[in-house]
Order: sequence, then structure tokens, then C-alpha cells
Amino acid sequence: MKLFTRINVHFLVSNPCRAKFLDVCDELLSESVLWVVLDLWRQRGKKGPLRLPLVGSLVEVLWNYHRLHDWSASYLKDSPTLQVDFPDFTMTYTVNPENVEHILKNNFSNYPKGELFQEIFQSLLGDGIFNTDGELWRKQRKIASFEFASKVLRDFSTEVFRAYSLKLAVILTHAATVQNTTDMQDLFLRLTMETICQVSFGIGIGTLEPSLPDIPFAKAFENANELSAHRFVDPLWKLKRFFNVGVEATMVKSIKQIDDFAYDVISARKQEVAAQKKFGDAKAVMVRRDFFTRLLLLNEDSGQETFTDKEFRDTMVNFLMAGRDTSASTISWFVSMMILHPEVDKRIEEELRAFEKARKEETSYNVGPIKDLKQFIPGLCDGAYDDETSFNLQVAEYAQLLTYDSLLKLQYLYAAILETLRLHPPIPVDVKGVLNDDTFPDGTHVKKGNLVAYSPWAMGRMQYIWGSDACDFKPERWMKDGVVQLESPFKFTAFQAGPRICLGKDSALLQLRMVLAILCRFYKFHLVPGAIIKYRQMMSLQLANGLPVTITLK
Ligand code: HEM
Repeated sequence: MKLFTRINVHFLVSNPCRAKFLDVCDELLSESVLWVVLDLWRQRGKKGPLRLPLVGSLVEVLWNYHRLHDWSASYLKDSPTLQVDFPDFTMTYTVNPENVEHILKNNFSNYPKGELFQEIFQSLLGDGIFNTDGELWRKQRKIASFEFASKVLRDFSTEVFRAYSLKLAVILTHAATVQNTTDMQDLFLRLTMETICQVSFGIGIGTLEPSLPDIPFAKAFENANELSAHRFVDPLWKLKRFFNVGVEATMVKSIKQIDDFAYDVISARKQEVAAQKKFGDAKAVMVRRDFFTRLLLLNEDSGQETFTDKEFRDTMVNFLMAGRDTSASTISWFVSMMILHPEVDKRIEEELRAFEKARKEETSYNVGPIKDLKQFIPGLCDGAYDDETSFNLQVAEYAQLLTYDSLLKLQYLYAAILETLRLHPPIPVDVKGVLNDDTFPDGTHVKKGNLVAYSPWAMGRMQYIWGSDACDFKPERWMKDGVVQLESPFKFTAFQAGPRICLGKDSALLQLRMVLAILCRFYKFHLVPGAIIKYRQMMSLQLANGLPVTITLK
């Protein structure tokens, strides 16, 4: 096969040296083609992605990039573990619960976040809990677990989640009244941004005001988050960063905005504590109950700087990263499931109405002083109300019935939340590094320096894990005798499992119950005609086109 020769025949005549060179190229090319053909021949009949010399399965992966979760699931349904070769590493995907338990718990220390993840997220997350391994991680985990378990933070979170659910409700009532189209995903991202900022640092940033303003800090955080994820697919990102050009220049600006904001909050709060200390014991006068203030008090208690300002900054950004998109994604997918499954929506509404009746009977029910509600419901005064305000007042009354304990009674709502997380886990694939060669329980070998990943998204769809109706949305699968039965965290992996299980799990579930109880009781959502519900390929599972709806009041 003289490929080059045939193409370049006129050069051969004029340049004999070149002819010799082309002959060598010709041989090489012919052999390469033969090699590729033989390799493809050897792969015939084998299951798994097409593997080419040098690039491995990169071509097939890039071809399927927009539907990567579906792509990996299509192979994993035939075999629970899949090894995919990339030019410089092999990624082992698994959905086998025993393998997942091995990675996340039994041989935990062999599967850290890894250098690749840490390097890519260093600019945004620094050395925060989400982005570290070993001692650095352990210290933060210990302190944060202790604080997250505290009743003070739980009570404070309940108040914050209720207050911001009401703010959201006011926006929805208005959208329903004027028949506006509303992007629910955008609203939910604003909601969770606000609640994380309140619970974690005791500040509101104003993204959920009725005018829905663009807040520079929120925008900068969103940019930095998206640009960090972009680094995974941009082999030139370090070069761009070095020369400070393109998206990396935008990244630098966004990080500066985030840092300025974080350090301003830190310094203001430190001054507040110092001023209060002047008048006596800081603990006694401290009225704030957020996570950050509690860490500041730890500094006070120990009499030394347990946390530096940089550590405070990293904590702040890591909590935002961990809690904002994940909770917003769950609420968005939940609402989309209510649109696609009106029978489930109806059953939840029935549960919520029965709950309302029972709660009003069992409590000396009182909506509380109107003055407390004025901050949430515009137009509220001690006179006659228009329809919109009356409806908001009704929502506010209902919200008073929702407490940490009473929300636990809503078992069908809980089952629908779990079912949403099973099929639409906010972190669809979780990747870990491999420190040393190892063998999974199913016999798969993994080599040091490569990557492993378990996929909650694919796991939720495997018939050999969840039965023949695995792909159907069926909250009933979680219920027995009216009570939710939990599954092993190595089978239902939306919150991860083992020593690094999500720290905000209980807090997230509290918020989900609170906001969804209000949404399902009072609002019906209708997808705008032509809108398509599908995921966007990102670190978190967002809806590709948002969730554009019109709303009617129930
Ligand atoms: C439905 C909502 C949520 C889901 C599904 C979820 C899921 C997860 C998952 C899968 C991880 C492991 C990530 C990894 O290590 O690769 C994680 C970690 C974490 N989550 Fe959540 N999360 C949610 C909400 C929250 C909230 C609201 C917070 C708190 C503000 C939070 C705080 C954290 C923290 C601090 C970690 C790091 C734990 C560690 O590395 O030790 N999460 N979460």
C-alpha cells in the first residue's frame, strides 16, 4: 500500500530526498493502519467502548460527551464494572455495591480525592474539606461534624429554611397571579445560595429579593465553579493561567471577587465578636447561631488561632460548593418529577392536607404576630388583604406547622425525595484516585495512579440492583406499612457513604422537606410547551434548559 506515494507523486519526480522520506512515512503509515485494523479485529465481539491505539476510548467518550451518564450506563447494565482507557490513565467505573463499599469504606485510605481533582479545584476551594485528604481533611471533618450535630445549628437552620421558603412562596404566588413564565431552577439556585449563606455564615446576600437581582458575589461564585469544572476538559488551562488569558483570566477576576467578599465578612464578624467581648463574655452576648460564628467562638475558647482567615475563607467557599447546587438540583428534579407524575403530586398533596388538619387539631395553633411576617410578605398590614396577600398569609400559617419533628411525619413526601435522589443524584459520578494497586471484591484489578469512579446515576437505573422497574419513578418502592425503609448507603449512594459521607445530609433533608411541603401543598407547576427535561453534562446534575414553568395556585 503506497498511500503517501500515490498522493504525492508529482513531488517524487522533483525531489529524490523527499521521495525517500515519503517512502519511510509510507511504510510507517501502512504498518499503523495494519496495527489499528488488527487491534480492532482483536476487539471484535468484546463488550465495552471502542479502544484505539494511543488515545484509548477518548474518541468514543468525546462523541458521547453530552450524554455521558447514559453512555456509561449502557455498558454497565451488561457488566457492573467497566474499564475505560484514556491517553494517560485508565478510569474504572463501577456500580457493584460491594466494590463501592470497598472504595468508600473498607479500603478508604487507598482512594483519596486525588491530585487531579485537588489541583483543578485549588483556586476556588483552597484547602477546604471538599478538596483535601489525610490530616487536613480529618481536622476539618471532626470539627464540622461536631457542629453540624448541634441542636443550636439545627434549630437555627429550621428557622432559616422556613423563612426563605416563604420568600420563595411570595415570588411564586405573584408569578401565578400575573401568569408569568418562571425558571424554577434559577429560583432554586437562588434559594439554596441564600440558605447556605445564612446557615453557614449568618448573612443574606439578597439574590431572592422579589426583583431577583444579579448579585456580583453570586455571579462570581457561579463563574468560578463552572470554570473549575471546565479545566477537566481543557488540556491548555495551565498555560492559559500562566499567561492570564481567556477563561483563566475570568477565573482570576472571579476568585478575587469571592475572596474580597469572604474576607470582608470574616473581618466584620471578628470585629463584632471583639466589640461584644468588651462588654463581657463573648459567648453570653453572642446572639448569632450560624456555623461560622460557632467556629469563631472555638478560636475564643482555645485562646489561640485554631483557624486562620484563609481557613475560614476556604470553609465558607467549600460549604457553598457542597450545599448550593446539590440541594437546588434535587428540588428542581423533584418538581420536574411532579410535573411528569401528577398522580404522585396528588398523593403528596393529600398527605400534606391530612397533616395540616391533624397538626391544627393537636397544637394550640397560632400563626404568630403579623409583624413577624411583614418581612416576608409585602403588602401585609392590619387591614383587608388582596387575594395575593391572603394566599401568602395562608402559606405563612401553614409554614408555622412545619417543625423539625413534625416534618419527619411526612413519610410519602420523604419517599418521593429519596426516589428523586435515586434517579437524579446531584453528584451523578464520583471520582477517586488510586494510591496503590488493588483488587476489587469482584476481581477487577486497579493500578496505582489511575482513577476509579462509582456512578449513583447509573446505579439508580440498574435492574440487577433495583429490580425490573429500576428506571421508573416509584416512591412506593421505599415504603412498607406507611413507613420509609432505608437502603444500604452503598446501594443508594446519592450522599456518598463511609467516612466521607455527606456532612450536610440531615440539613439538606430538612430543607428539602420544608420547601417541598410548601410547594406541593400550594402550587401546581406546568411545563411550558416545547420545554425539554434533560441533564446538562456538568459536575452536578443540572437541567440543561432550566425548568421553565407556569404556575397555578392550589
Ligand atoms: C441533596 C443535597 C445533597 C447531596 C445529594 C449531597 C451529596 C454529597 C456527596 C455525594 C458528597 C461527597 C462528595 C465527594 O467527596 O466527592 C458530599 C460531601 C459533602 N457535603 Fe453534601 N450533599 C447535599 C447537600 C449538602 C449540604 C446542604 C451541605 C452543607 C452545607 C453539604 C455538605 C457537604 C460537605 C461539607 C461534604 C464534604 C464531606 C467530606 O469530604 O468529608 N452537603 N455531599
